[in-house]
Amino acid sequence: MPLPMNERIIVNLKNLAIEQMDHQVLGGVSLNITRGEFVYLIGRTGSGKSSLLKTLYGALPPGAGKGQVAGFDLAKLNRKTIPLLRRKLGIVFQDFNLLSDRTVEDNLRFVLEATNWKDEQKMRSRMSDVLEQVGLKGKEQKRPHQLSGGEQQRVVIARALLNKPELLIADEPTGNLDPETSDDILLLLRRLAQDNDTAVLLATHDYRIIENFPARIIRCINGRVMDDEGFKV
Ligand SMILES: Nc1ncnc2c1ncn2[C@@H]1O[C@H](COP(=O)(O)OP(=O)(O)OP(=O)(O)O)[C@@H](O)[C@H]1O
Repeated sequence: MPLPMNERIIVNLKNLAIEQMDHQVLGGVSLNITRGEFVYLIGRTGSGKSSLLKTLYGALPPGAGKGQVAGFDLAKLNRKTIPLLRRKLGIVFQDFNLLSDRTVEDNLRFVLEATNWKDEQKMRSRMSDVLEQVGLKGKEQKRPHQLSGGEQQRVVIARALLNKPELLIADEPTGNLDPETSDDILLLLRRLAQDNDTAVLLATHDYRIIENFPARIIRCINGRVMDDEGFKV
């Protein structure tokens, strides 16, 4: 049964300030993102994209205003609740951040063990599911250096999917990839958003992928966040 609309809202910011070391990077940010929605976050270097994303995953405390992500109040996050919030999120960066001395399977296992999975059977089945979703079945025993850049990014996406995130946050996920591989990754993320009802918030400088895969766009500009039509969100 579909969730009622208010339960589908995964990011809910009201007049929130985004700060770095007491310096305001973005002010008055009001933003709603719902489950299954695909949203681009754009803006020039230094405009505040990464700071906004970091605030959403609890790596940067917010300033004044209100903000909720996956039901967690950002102003009240603490050492105990941050890991609980992170379990509802998948995070994908430009540099793949894989453990280079471990196989694909062990990179995934590392996250499952860190998030308290215990049952070997269930772990195996979940790893197999996510590798299937990203098209990497058969690569379980490869190490990162034996994979292409696109394949490594797929492992990172598979890793981000392990705990069935409600929101996938991707900071320049195609930054190190050639155009064709970037398109493949975008296609994959678009499909995952649809199939898993996961919201995707993707920060990028890559206007080519936005043209190829149009979706809602929000923009950091002059200390504000604006929507597609140029209105403050
Ligand atoms: N760790 C930090 N400490 C203090 N100030 C920071 C820190 N990280 C970023 N800033 C400042 O916050 C502002 C926004 O930076 P941010 O990294 O969010 O921008 P961005 O839009 O993600 O840029 P890019 O596209 O280059 O990644 C910049 O003025 C930057 O200098």
